[in-house]
Amino acid sequence: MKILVTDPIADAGLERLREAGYEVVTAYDVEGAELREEVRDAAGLIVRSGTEVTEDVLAAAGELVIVGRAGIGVDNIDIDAATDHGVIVANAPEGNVRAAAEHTVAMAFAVARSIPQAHARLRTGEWAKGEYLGTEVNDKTLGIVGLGRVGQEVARRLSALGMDLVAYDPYISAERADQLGAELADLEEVLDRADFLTVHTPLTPETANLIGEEELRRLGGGYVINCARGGIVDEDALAAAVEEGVIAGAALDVFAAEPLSEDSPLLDVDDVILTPHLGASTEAAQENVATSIADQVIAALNDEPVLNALNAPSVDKRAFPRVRPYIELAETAGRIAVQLFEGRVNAVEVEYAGTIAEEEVEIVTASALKGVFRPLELRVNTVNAPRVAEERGIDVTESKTSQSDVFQSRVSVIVTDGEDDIRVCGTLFAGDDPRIVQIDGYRVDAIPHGHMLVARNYDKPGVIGLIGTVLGENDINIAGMFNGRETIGGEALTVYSLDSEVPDEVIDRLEEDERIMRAQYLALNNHAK
Ligand SMILES: NC(=O)c1ccc[n+]([C@@H]2O[C@H](COP(=O)([O-])OP(=O)(O)OC[C@H]3O[C@@H](n4cnc5c(N)ncnc54)[C@H](O)[C@@H]3O)[C@@H](O)[C@H]2O)c1
Ligand SMILES: O=C(O)[C@H](O)COP(=O)(O)O
Repeated sequence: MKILVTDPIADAGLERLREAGYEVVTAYDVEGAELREEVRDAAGLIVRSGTEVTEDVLAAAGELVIVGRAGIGVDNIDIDAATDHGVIVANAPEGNVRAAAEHTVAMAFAVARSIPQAHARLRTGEWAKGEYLGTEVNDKTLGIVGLGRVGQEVARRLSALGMDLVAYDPYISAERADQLGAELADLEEVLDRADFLTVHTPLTPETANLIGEEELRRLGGGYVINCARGGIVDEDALAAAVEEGVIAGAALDVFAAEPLSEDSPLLDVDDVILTPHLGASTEAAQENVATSIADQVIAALNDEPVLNALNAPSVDKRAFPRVRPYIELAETAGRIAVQLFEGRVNAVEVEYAGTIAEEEVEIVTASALKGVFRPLELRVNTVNAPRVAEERGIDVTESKTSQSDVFQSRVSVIVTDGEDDIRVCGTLFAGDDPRIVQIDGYRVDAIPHGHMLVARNYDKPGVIGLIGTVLGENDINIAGMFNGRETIGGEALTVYSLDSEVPDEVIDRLEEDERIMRAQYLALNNHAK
């Protein structure tokens, strides 16, 4: 069987594959038609960040079982398309974490002490001693955006060097942050307080341009470091902010388009220092990720569990037909719950009542977690769900009771921060017609896909008419509506199933009415937004 390797990985990984009896074909820098031709008969494809694994590539790969990413970031791999083609995607999320953290620390020092600039001057014969007055990290505040594996390692290192830590990460528990000596805060507060800002999130629709012109102004005077992914920090805005002295300097290892174009404005600004995506480039890291991914490719081809599979649910084939309809329902319930919840999630409970409680529901729980973790790049499945939650300090419980209320079966997803919670319940009408039947204690009846508007309002005459009119004026068709209320005239929760998304201006318009406390648009599945 052929394993195609399209980005350089350490020999130790290639050797492991050969020893296991595979034909290893290295074809670095191939793309387009050439890549599609090479991958046609490959059972495994191993990449780093240099290869775009697109729908086209996956469609051409008739024999492909697994795409292995020798590293962390999978933004160059179309995971949805891989899932559609039944191809496992796995990464090596641990092997280069320390290398990335060390590079981040190096970049912090380099930019704060102008090391590359001073070195360059010295090489041209200039002794520019009087021109560089640096900044110490000691006693400064480090703002960390994304307190995952790399963020946590950076936190440990820079805390040991005398920095105070403040972090923004909606998916990490306060306890875990406490253990690191980091205070959790919202992004605005992190920007207000940080002297150095370092980002360690994946690149997702939510994090793209997370740090733009406004955020840089808010940071004011500090340094920005990005050793995570290009595109999280707006490059044009960053170059302008450093040029204009809005911030003191920036250090980047990753870029929106790689290799970095010679025309990039970043190259023209003195206090911006750049490295060509070297965060993972240490001998130890490369050996770690190469052997880890080789082991996983071998496991997949032997039909064994793949440790860091990002899209591979494992199921009992015989029970699967009975469980299957609950999978998407639970994901949607999780997705609704997390979008409506305003706190920081530190526990998720998935509760099964009635006949579904008799089934093996691991995949349904994993699916609920997938919904809750939806904003993360990482796909959660039965293989990785407990670990993802554990790493974030989030407790996951699964409870079962044979008793169900009016429904034969009910699946509830509850997200909580220990004080407040949101519970979203779903059921199947007539055995296979999924519905959301309860949100935050209110009885509702909503289709669990497409577009949803949830309004919290007072049960006063005219409110429903107003919402209908505003949606109508904006050409948003209502497919269904349910008004759940506590008491006549009291608080109510109104749920609209819609045919299209609701722009922010429409939400603002609804919230202008004093009878509407909150209106939220929720995109419920991939096809919805
Ligand atoms: N420069 C390099 O060579 C290099 C090396 C290793 C990793 N990386 C990159 O570093 C990044 C972090 O890697 P990791 O292993 O720590 O990933 P991780 O998944 O362990 O951590 C990412 C963290 O970001 C948080 N997050 C997600 N969306 C967020 C949002 N909108 N706002 C705030 N926080 C959010 C998550 O909750 C998580 O805690 C990735 O982009 C990875 O590709 C780069
Ligand atoms: O996400 C990663 O693992 C790093 O960005 C390293 O990418 P690379 O393997 O292309 O160097």
